Amino acid sequence: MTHVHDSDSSLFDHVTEQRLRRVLWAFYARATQDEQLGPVFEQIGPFPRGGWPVHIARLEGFWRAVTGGPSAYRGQPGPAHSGLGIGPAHFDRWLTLWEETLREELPATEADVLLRLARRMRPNLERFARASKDI
Ligand code: HEM
Repeated sequence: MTHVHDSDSSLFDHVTEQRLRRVLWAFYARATQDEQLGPVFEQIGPFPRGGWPVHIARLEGFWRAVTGGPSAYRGQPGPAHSGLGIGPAHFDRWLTLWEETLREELPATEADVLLRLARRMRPNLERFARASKDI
């Protein structure tokens, strides 16, 4: 997993576990209510119940790893996006909601870095999204 800081303090230290968690719950509250993105997340169950606590915990592990925090995340984000029937418009919307949430929940510097990280992941995830489920 790529880390963004080489210094003693990681981005995770700045964001903090508590705020990262708040960002994730706030983001998926929006995403699941969104006209365009909501239907794609229905497989996880009714937010914030169903599979959501487990899914958010996985995502927290992912973002902890990406921001240089302690993490046991061993998932594969790419394949998770194959076969969902999503395309560029979904990614545009996802990133818009991500930015809105980050701006509300975090100081500008941390919000900027988390936005930049997600934007950088997009091309790879979008490539998987174009592939069918069994590739
Ligand atoms: C740059 C943008 C995105 C990032 C950084 C991102 C990140 C992630 C991560 C880390 C996971 C967990 C993978 C795992 O289980 O280990 C995931 C799963 C998932 N993402 Fe995304 N995602 C993005 C865009 C999208 C978009 C546009 C959609 C469409 C609504 C979407 C829908 C989903 C769904 C439905 C899952 C669960 C898949 C499953 O468990 O079967 N994601 N995403």
